Amino acid sequence: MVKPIALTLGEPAGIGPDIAIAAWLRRKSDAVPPFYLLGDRAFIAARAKLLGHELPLVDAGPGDVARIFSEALPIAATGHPATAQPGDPDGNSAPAVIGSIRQAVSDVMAGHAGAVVTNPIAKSVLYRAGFAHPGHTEFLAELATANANPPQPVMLLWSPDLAVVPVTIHLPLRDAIEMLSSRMIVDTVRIVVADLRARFGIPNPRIAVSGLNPHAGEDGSLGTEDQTIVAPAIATLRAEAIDVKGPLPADTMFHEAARRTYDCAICMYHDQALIPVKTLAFDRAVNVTLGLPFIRTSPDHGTAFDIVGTGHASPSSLIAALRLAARMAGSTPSA
Ligand SMILES: NC(=O)C1=CN([C@@H]2O[C@H](COP(=O)(O)OP(=O)(O)OC[C@H]3O[C@@H](n4cnc5c(N)ncnc54)[C@H](O)[C@@H]3O)[C@@H](O)[C@H]2O)C=CC1
Ligand SMILES: NCC(=O)COP(=O)(O)O
Repeated sequence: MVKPIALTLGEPAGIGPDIAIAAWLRRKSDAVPPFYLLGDRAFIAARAKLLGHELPLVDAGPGDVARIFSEALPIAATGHPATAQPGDPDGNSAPAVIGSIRQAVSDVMAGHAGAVVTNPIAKSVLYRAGFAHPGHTEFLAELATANANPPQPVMLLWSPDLAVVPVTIHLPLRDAIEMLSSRMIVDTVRIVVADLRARFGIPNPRIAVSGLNPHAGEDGSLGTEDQTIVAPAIATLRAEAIDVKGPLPADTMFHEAARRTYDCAICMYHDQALIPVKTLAFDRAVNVTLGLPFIRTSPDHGTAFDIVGTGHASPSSLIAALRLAARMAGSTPSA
């Protein structure tokens, strides 16, 4: 029997509950794989009502989902009530947000769920409540290990049009440039190549690596990092027979013809990677964490506080995330 997907609550004041409800309502038309939502049933019922739906919500564990999903939205209680109002985040709901993520990871690590899909969190709200991790990506890596050496998580934004990976993730731009190293680039590309082979069925992934500076440094006259950090990493990866090219000027590597020449673009910092993919495929792109011992995907967007409870939140990216997670769960995990 196919294992269900554990879907986290996300920020309760955000659109996570709206799109989870919408995804369940589209379960037949969009072939949404069975999932259960880890959250507070009364809270979800109230959001559904605000959106104009009287939903059948059933308390359920992962083992009940296959039986229930076609008729009701399965809810797994986490024991933490959510109190935030639509569009108005409140730090008191932080335990509900974090407890949902913890329980989803526990379920997938125990083999009860096939994958974790996360709804968006508002990072600054959690930081103010004492959350010490930059985002899901880094938190999930910590939860994935019982010891002090978490795996290196890699953020992949996957879409039919473009796949991108930022080498540095949730860092102020100044710190990202400071921290960038050949070692980080090499480690990131190795994880990307292993997971593209094992989980995406691409036997020989073609990798394009961006430069850091304008024009990839213009032979050192617009910054030296492309020559001293990026190029040596590419040489190391080529010596491992990885199909990799670069450093490429980031402003010209995303046009249509260029995109056809690679399977994944490796970028040096968050916005260099996420701007092109969100521009091309905002409603289709999926955030995937590579390098973990379990599958985690997420919609590409955030909490969208401006449209919570209005019915305007599109569940497309969440549905793409659920479908991709199910597809990946059916493939052979990397060793
Ligand atoms: N995976 C995660 O947990 C992520 C969380 N965030 C968090 O989201 C919060 C807000 O971030 P923003 O930069 O404002 O980005 P956002 O993605 O929440 O919103 C940007 C714009 O896109 C619209 N939008 C977003 N998702 C939509 C959807 N499904 N349907 C229709 N319109 C949609 C919003 O209404 C808004 O106008 C931040 O606190 C950030 O930390 C952002 C990205 C990912
Ligand atoms: N901009 C992408 C993003 O913030 C997602 O981060 P994460 O919470 O999935 O680590």
